[in-house]
Amino acid sequence: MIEFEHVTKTYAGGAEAVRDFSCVVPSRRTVAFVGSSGSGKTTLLRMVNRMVDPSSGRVLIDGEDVRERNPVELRRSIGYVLQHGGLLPHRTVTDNVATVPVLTGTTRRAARAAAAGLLERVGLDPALGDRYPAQLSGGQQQRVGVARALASDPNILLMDEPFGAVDPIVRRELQNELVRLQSELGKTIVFVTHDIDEAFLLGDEVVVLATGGRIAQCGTPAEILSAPADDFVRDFVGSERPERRLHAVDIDGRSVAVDGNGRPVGVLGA
Ligand SMILES: Nc1ncnc2c1ncn2[C@@H]1O[C@H](COP(=O)(O)OP(=O)(O)OP(=O)(O)O)[C@@H](O)[C@H]1O
Repeated sequence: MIEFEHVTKTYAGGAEAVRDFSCVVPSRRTVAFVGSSGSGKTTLLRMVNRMVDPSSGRVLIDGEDVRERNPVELRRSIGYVLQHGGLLPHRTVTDNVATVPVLTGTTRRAARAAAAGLLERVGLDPALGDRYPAQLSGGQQQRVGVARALASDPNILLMDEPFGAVDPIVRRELQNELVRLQSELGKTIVFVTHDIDEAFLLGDEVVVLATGGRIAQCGTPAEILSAPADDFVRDFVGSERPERRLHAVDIDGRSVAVDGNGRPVGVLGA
């Protein structure tokens, strides 16, 4: 479980990126932070692995203040996936995936063997392991980024616009893969995006952020869609768009919220 407790971040120069933000990310759940550019999403994400320390407030992982943790060890224990993969260009795919396990004491041979399994797990042919990142498509590079983040078997995955730089079709594939992976792995995921559809698809809970890291609304996709907190959220989620028209259908005795395209967005009740 990750807890943000009244965190504020003012950068040098006076820019207040986040103000008094509190939120709980339950274990084994995906929470999506969604908001427009500059709403503080990346700042919040980086507080978890101490790439940014809050100016005030605390971030706790399983009850422990991250500031008590050595930043390097903390970062190695948390998976981190970035928009552009962040792969090391002069290392093969296998070596990219094996880097952190080797740094934390796994033998090179064991780490490379595990890397092959991880590539398969994210839907890649392990034969791609001998290539360099530039020899892969954007979507394949992002999959390698996910495999690398999973390599140390972290409980927590931080994902910062991981699918932001790929075309819409590949993006959809990667989103579906992540849903599948998460159902198998049950990680605690913080997922940052500016795409509300992606947030609704992937998030068990969604935090809609306004400027300055202010929470405009936090809830399940169904809660936000069916009862947007204010005009800002209504505009942001596009509640007025016809394809968003929510209705409830009965599936096996459960009331499920379905959008205008017939896509389930959440369970409303038994
Ligand atoms: N290192 C920094 N120094 C000064 N200001 C910063 C720094 N990093 C971020 N900011 C400012 O803090 C605010 C929030 O930035 P942040 O990157 O967290 O937002 P974001 O929601 O992730 O945006 P985007 O979607 O564009 O990545 C912005 O106004 C940004 O200019």
